[in-house]
Amino acid sequence: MGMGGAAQADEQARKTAESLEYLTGFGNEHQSEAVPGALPVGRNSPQRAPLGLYAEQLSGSAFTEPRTHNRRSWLYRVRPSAAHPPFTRADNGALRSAPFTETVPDPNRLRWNPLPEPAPGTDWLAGLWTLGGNGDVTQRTGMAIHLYHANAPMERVFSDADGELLIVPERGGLLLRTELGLLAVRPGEVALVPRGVRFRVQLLDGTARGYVCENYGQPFQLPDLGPIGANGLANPRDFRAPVAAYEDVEGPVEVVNKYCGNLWRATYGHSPLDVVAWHGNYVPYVYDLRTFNVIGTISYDHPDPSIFTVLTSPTDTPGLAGVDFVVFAPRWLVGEDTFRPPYFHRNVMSEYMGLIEGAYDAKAEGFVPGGGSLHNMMSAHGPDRETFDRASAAELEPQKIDDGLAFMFETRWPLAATGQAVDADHLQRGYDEVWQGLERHFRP
Ligand SMILES: O=C(O)Cc1cc(O)ccc1O
Ligand SMILES: [Fe+2]
Repeated sequence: MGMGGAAQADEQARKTAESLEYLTGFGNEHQSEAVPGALPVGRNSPQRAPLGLYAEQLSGSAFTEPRTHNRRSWLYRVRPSAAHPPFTRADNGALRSAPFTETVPDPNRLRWNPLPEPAPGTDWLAGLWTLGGNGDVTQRTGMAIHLYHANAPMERVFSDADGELLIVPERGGLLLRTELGLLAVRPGEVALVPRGVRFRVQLLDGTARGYVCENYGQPFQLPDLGPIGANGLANPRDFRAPVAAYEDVEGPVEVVNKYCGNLWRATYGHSPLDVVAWHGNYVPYVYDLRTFNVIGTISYDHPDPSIFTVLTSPTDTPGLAGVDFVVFAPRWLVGEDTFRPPYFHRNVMSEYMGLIEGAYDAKAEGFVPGGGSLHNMMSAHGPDRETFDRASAAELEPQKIDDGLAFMFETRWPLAATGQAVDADHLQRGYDEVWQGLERHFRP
């Protein structure tokens, strides 16, 4: 596709994104049909599915998992997914997968600037660049951190058998055309695409940049609220799922499948985004981080950032997340006699942080939108010197933090960076210096 064609595709994607309808609610049993009568009534698998469609179940959990964790959707499609030619290996590009063995986990604090400009014609999939991760794709444990920088619409279709994708745009909106329908996701919003769901990404603003957490483990769920009560943090009704929409395309379509760490490709004779109706609870979502109900202290001390958890991927050990997705959203700080920014700390969990816009209250400079920091297991970090000095002397009036949107992928296992991440020109050299000059104030 020439540049004119790409611009036209963006324009068409923008128009489509403006008028999307959604279903609401996280974890609900949703149902939707793009053509009236396409959804069977009273059974999942009638002898002949309506309108000549094929019925197919997509299982995101084992058949036998407890009902609270059981996720599946029934898809009614023009052709069954089974109707495809053999996959052959494709170039992995800058995508890497667990186990991450190119480097050893590093106790040093690391920080990156944003990804450089991609070559012209880089679609979202080609624009993915892996920073690091942990776990093992074949064990379905752990996670990978990717960044993307793209400037062309995807014509091919992608699915990730290795994990669920949490997409965090930082610059430029995306239109996700998924098997279950269309989602628009803009900076400040996040999208969640379940493992194995096929989709392609069009660009709403010509170029796009952002972050992806590829979660190999249990699907993200809303955290329990404990004493917070029945409401708060990310409210289930703010998650939006698509309505059914299908492509009726006969002709060659390239389909790329990420499978146990490698990309595989096949040329289908039709678009596999051909689901005319569906029902179930295994669905993609979009969520606006600005709707997060932020809870914090109204007395003293800086609470732990677990109160900012949007979504959590639990492991077999209660309380130990494979990955938590945490957002630092606009909020009031009112703590009395309190050092208000994030405290100095060492954490058994490993923390990757990114910035969607503005600034972050623990770092006066150097942590920039599109960049990221990695504070691995037990590595000492916290406010930089400038932030420490300012916050120690600040007048403690109620203060609104509304100039930034930062997030964290926090995981129970140490993260190993990829070779390309530690060799990158955009790795900041000398990050340690932000904690230099924290002077001795001890006066016994
Ligand atoms: O390191 C960070 O900035 C993330 C973080 C924020 C916070 O408010 C408390 C602890 C923590 O790890
Ligand atoms: Fe931290």
